[in-house]
Amino acid sequence: MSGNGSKTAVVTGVSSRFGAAYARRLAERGHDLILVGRNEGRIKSAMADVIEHSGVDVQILVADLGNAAQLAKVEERLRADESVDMLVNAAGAAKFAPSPGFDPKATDEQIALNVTAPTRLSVAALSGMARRGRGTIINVSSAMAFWIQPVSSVYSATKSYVLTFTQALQQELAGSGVTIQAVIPGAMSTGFWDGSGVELSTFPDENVMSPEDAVDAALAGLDAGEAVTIPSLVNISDWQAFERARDTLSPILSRAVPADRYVH
Ligand SMILES: NC(=O)C1=CN([C@@H]2O[C@H](COP(=O)(O)OP(=O)(O)OC[C@H]3O[C@@H](n4cnc5c(N)ncnc54)[C@H](OP(=O)(O)O)[C@@H]3O)[C@@H](O)[C@H]2O)C=CC1
Ligand SMILES: CC(=O)[C@H](N)C(=O)O
Repeated sequence: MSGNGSKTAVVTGVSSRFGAAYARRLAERGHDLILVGRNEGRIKSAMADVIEHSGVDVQILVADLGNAAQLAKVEERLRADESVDMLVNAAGAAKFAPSPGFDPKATDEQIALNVTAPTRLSVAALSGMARRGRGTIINVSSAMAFWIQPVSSVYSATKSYVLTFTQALQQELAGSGVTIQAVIPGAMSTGFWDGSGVELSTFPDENVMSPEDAVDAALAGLDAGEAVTIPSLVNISDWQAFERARDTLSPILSRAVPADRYVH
């Protein structure tokens, strides 16, 4: 915890191939690791190669990010540990269902994990990073922030939140030395789909990326200085057109009088 030149990445969701691929790549880049998850055994199993052979320092912080007290424990570590120079908010989950079938507890859990946790962890990490004038936060959104489906209301909304929150932080921290990236993966072959209410097999193979490829693309985007990286998107001009459309719309959404079509 000395901050004496060491660099440490805190990564959530590492018991999945996606979060594990992030942690593995960051270890290869020389980061010590703090791996966050609910189950130490699952983390050790997913990260055995890194723990045993990478040579970097690996610590495991057991926490259910949907539990307020346990989330606070991770926040406290992020605030206290001066060596933390990267946070990857990869943990996330979906329950796909039409809204009348929502289980209130499962809905709350999804919002807590996908929205509250990355928000609180980002803010906790940012205070020290901004003071030190360096650091990186990676927040994982989803193609389903855009590909809104009848069964995806809560999940799509949580992932829209992640993107909007991240883009607002990018504005706030511009020029601070802190890098903040949003990553927007499409469908990936992970355990995400098990019990989600949608089968991965419903997607054609050509629409499903390996989590390792998605992470490598996301890190290439980070290295290239992208604020938003969409591993599957062939033409970056399509994203730029979307952003331009929003920039056009934003300044015309607030006026003293209603638009003519609403005035009779
Ligand atoms: N897979 C896909 O097709 C896509 C996924 N995404 C997003 O990518 C990210 C990674 O998803 P993916 O790895 O595929 O999903 P998985 O379901 O495979 O893994 C989810 C990870 O989150 C962890 N997790 C779940 N609940 C909690 C909790 N309450 N507290 C702490 N950790 C928890 C799990 O750990 P454990 O259960 O061991 O505690 C696991 O490591 C998510 O944010 C997801 O929304 C975006 C686009 C597509
Ligand atoms: C189809 C997808 O992109 C995936 N469900 C996700 O966004 O989480």
